[in-house]
Amino acid sequence: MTLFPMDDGGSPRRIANGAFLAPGWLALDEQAWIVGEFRRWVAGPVPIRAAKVRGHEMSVRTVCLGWHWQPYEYTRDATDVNGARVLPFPDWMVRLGRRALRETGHSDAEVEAYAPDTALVNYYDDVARMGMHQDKDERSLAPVVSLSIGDDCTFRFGNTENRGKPYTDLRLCSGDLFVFGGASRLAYHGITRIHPHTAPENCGLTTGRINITMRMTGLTD
Ligand SMILES: O=C(O)CCC(=O)C(=O)O
Ligand SMILES: [Fe+2]
Repeated sequence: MTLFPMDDGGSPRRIANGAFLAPGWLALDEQAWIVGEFRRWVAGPVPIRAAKVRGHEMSVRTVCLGWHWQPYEYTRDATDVNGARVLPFPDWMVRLGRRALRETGHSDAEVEAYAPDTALVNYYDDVARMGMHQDKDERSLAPVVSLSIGDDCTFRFGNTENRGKPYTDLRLCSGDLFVFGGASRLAYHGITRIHPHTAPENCGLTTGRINITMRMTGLTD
């Protein structure tokens, strides 16, 4: 048993009911290893792309694992890109997701029941943003586990009613873990800006930001 699992990055902070931030949760070598995997994911069979929302390309580019997300549904095949099936959801990510829940104070039952089956992997360049939205295309209300690598961003974490106030602006840095479930699972959230040139050396990325959100779709084939 690890008595002090957060030794490297400090204790997780409770941001709202069901929402937790664990700074520096991923070690630098873990971050760099994940960036290496990211380079493989973007190589296909489904290339990274900017999803189109009502005819407009998002500024963020996304590649998916397990299930492919397109506004506003999950499919196995990337029918809005090239029709290919997305890469499988890796086992190591299931384990990482469970570790994330365990280390943010979730119960053994919640940890054991957590079986993420999709990841949206976003790449933000210096000027990319993400507007306030809810993650609500999943049928399961299991927590979303979010990992950040590369440049810092300002993450706006809001309320479950609307895109406006009250919200909390947080700086997410390379290696940070953010988990939102329970009463916060359907909170609006977004990325208001990227802070260029803030990525730590040796995190694997020299420019931009990667964010991985793993989720449980609640879908079966
Ligand atoms: O980049 C982030 O930290 C958030 C990404 C996000 O909200 C999403 O992919 O739905
Ligand atoms: Fe989201």
